[in-house]
Amino acid sequence: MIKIPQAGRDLETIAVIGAGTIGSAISISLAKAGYHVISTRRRPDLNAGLKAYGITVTSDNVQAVTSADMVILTLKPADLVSEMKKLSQILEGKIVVSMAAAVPIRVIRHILPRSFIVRSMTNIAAEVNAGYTPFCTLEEDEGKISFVSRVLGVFGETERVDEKYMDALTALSGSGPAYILTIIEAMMYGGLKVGLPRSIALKASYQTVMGSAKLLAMSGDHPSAIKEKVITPGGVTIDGIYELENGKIRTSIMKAIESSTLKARKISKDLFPEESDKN
Ligand SMILES: NC(=O)C1=CN([C@@H]2O[C@H](COP(=O)(O)OP(=O)(O)OC[C@H]3O[C@@H](n4cnc5c(N)ncnc54)[C@H](O)[C@@H]3O)[C@@H](O)[C@H]2O)C=CC1
Ligand SMILES: O=C(O)[C@@H]1CCC=N1
Repeated sequence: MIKIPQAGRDLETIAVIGAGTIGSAISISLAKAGYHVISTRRRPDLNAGLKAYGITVTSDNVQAVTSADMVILTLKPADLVSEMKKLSQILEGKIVVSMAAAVPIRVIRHILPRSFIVRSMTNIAAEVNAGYTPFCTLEEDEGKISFVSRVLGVFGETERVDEKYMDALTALSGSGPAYILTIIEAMMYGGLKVGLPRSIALKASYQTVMGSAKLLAMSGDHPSAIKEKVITPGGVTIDGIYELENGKIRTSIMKAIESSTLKARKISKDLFPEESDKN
């Protein structure tokens, strides 16, 4: 019987197994939201910073899982299977959320047949509650799904999707901050090139990206419709747009997301050839 905590979140314990980059980001976010967080990694001394948020940091996965209401796995795809095998008995009856790229639910379910399995993909903005965290599960249980949504909702927007979209979402929103930050960096360099002080160039760049995204989200308009409003006929913006089109920026970004999606599929195929044979 899987336990669904009914009490306040301060009584709920979340174990984050593999607190490297993303595991640390979500551990901090959960701790700030009032959850009791136990995070593990091979070398806890390398992540002592988490303790400042009241997070227990240990290398003992068994201890972390035993007391957890939900277990979030933020291990690399290749490490996930061996660790799940080791922990399979104590994961029985637990809600297990895998954040690993490219690992299908069927693989996890095969190893953990008596756990409630969720596959999810957050992004680094989860640390400041501004991520996008799609998840999928093959199980139907309103209570557990609502608990999962509540916890993943701490990371920002969340929604349930079909598993067939997960590799594409890994490439788009999981990897996405790396693409957007490359663009922000390029904007900042543009500012430096035309003589802006570094701090002003950086702030002007990220604030412009945040503002554009907020306007898009709040207006519900298509990006092109807002873009058209910025381009004053015969004005300044159109010359910049001309250069972007010349540099094939849209093709580059589309190709980046396509390549990243194909890489997720390749990782999956290399690690789990028997699964890809079934598709
Ligand atoms: N970096 C990101 O922005 C995102 C990463 N992910 C996924 O999260 C996973 C981890 O990615 P990163 O955080 O970037 O990698 P990472 O290498 O920074 O983190 C992995 C951590 O797992 C720890 N680890 C390895 N074996 C362990 C074990 N047996 N027990 C406890 N800890 C163990 C390592 O010490 C390391 O700290 C990957 O599957 C990736 O696809 C998902 C969303 C976003
Ligand atoms: O680069 C990666 O494989 C992971 C998945 C999404 C973000 N980082």
